[in-house]
Amino acid sequence: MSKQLQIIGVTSELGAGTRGSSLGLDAMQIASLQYDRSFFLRHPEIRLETVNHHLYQETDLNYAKRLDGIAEMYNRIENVVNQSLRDDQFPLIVAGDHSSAGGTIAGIKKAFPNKRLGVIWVDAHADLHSPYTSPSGNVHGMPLATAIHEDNLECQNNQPEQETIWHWNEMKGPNQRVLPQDLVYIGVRSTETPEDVIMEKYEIPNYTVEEVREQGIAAICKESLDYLGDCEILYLSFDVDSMDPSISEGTGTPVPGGFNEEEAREIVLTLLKDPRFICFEMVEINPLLDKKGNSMAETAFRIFKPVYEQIEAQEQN
Ligand SMILES: NC(=[NH2+])NCCC[C@H](N)C(=O)O
Repeated sequence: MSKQLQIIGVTSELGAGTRGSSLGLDAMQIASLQYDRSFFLRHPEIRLETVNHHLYQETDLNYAKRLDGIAEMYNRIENVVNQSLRDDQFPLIVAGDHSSAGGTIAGIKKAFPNKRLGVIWVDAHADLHSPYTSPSGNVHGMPLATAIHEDNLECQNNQPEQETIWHWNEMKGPNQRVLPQDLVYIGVRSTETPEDVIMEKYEIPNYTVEEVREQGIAAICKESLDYLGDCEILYLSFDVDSMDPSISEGTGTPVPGGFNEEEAREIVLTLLKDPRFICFEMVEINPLLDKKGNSMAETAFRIFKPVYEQIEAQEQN
């Protein structure tokens, strides 16, 4: 069955602790001029309206900053992803900060409430905090906790405000959208104890950069996809900070010891050959933090374009 591909721009950055990731899609579009000038003419994106004006005000929610605005974005993302999937499209999301992915997962489950959803998260971070455990209050560290419906109260460090708890519960929704055993990490190398506790408790696999290099990308991808063998549909979330800061520091929370560009591209392309994938997301490109011109967005485009073209070719077959 062939699907139309739809690029969705979520230029929201409320979940990050530094400013500028809302400019990531624009920076990628500027990068495209060097490599394929008419790419975004041939594949125009739809852009969600954002609420980034929340940044003009101080946030009074300390343990999940600007959660009111982020909850609003979650709803918008959920609705657009749901609609795209119901229209038989393949959504490719380019988002600012990674909190968006919680909304994406909500949208996928809205479209396919009865299908078992597996998630592969290529990232330097586990993004499993809740407002009760977050060390920073930055909501881009929390999207997977909403997806697996996890407050992690046994590791509670914070006393979130009532308003935070209200929005948080709305964002989690009534049910788990992803089972913790249906989650695989690739490249995670910066976590805090509350996240380690959840990863150990549910034995969530994390293929480190070293393991990927030792065992080879094909083997790791196969193992990840086999592990998710009971899942009927899959979602791939790609944070550019899974790559090494030597590529570029144009991302909010760079962590040394990441993948190089070729490895990242091969991982993503190898995984996406599995026809169970119905959605792809790329996040955290921040041109304001880039010390090498527009290098991060250029790298991101050199990954995004082949991803788009591979999915398009697969859908035509
Ligand atoms: N999507 C990201 N870049 N997440 C970074 C999270 C960093 C840290 N674990 C925190 O919660 O603050």
